[in-house]
Amino acid sequence: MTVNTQPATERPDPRAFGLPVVEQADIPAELRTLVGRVHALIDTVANTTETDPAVLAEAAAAVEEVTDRLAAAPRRQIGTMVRRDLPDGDSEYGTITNIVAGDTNPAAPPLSLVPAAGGGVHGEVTLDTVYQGPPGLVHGGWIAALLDQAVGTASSLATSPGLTARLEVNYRRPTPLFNPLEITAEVERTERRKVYVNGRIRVNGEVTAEATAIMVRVEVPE
Ligand SMILES: CCCCCCCCCCCCCCCC(=O)SCCNC(=O)CCNC(=O)[C@H](O)C(C)(C)COP(=O)(O)OP(=O)(O)OC[C@H]1O[C@@H](n2cnc3c(N)ncnc32)[C@H](O)[C@@H]1OP(=O)(O)O
Repeated sequence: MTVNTQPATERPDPRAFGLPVVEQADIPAELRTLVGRVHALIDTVANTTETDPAVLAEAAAAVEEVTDRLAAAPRRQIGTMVRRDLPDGDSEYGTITNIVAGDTNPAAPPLSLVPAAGGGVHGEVTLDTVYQGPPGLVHGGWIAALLDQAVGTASSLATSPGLTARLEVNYRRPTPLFNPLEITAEVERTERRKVYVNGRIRVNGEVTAEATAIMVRVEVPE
């Protein structure tokens, strides 16, 4: 089964679930720049060795000021989705603040997953110390999160969107920070609403973690 089994036009529109949809192309470039700067801020704060109370207090006040300025605008509705065009001309929906792949989430890596030539999805991401667990290594929970996103996206594109009912992760080798992680996933088979999916993370061609998952497809409201 390939990811193009079901054309985008046959996938449920999130608006059928009462969720607003933003076009990816309509996300302002300046917001993307801001998201990147805030991610850099998270990484910098996590790693700063600055101890001067005046410098730290000034930084906190500056962050509070810009937070208050942005908070003057209404917040997005929870569950806001983004529609993304895929390289093959297809399209997909994702939650705009998704912690793994959300366009507007500064805490997200973010992971961009696209259809793979041989079926399934693939993506590449390099993680900084924001995602550190053991020294120099990616946190195991984040490895599971990356794989969850990959199996969920593979299932959604090949069939229709669902929730993860079961996710089993095998941690084969340590997954390093600051190295490109190649992430792939593909549907193995479907049974009624259940979609059996496999995924893995490779570093320099070697599998560091792999997952098997069951996604249960959500039912579209009439
Ligand atoms: C369109 C708008 C949205 C678009 C969106 C697009 C997003 C596109 C990108 C997605 C990428 C996201 C990737 C992250 C994905 C998460 O992180 S999802 C969040 C984590 N998961 C959850 O919170 C799920 C919590 N669990 C539940 O809500 C419910 O247990 C479930 C999974 C929906 C199933 O409940 P249910 O709908 O009542 O289904 P139920 O009738 O009990 O079972 C259906 C079938 O599944 C089987 N099953 C149920 N649970 C299990 C289980 N744990 N183990 C094995 N089998 C099970 C049943 O045995 C049954 O099998 P059959 O009888 O057909 O053989």
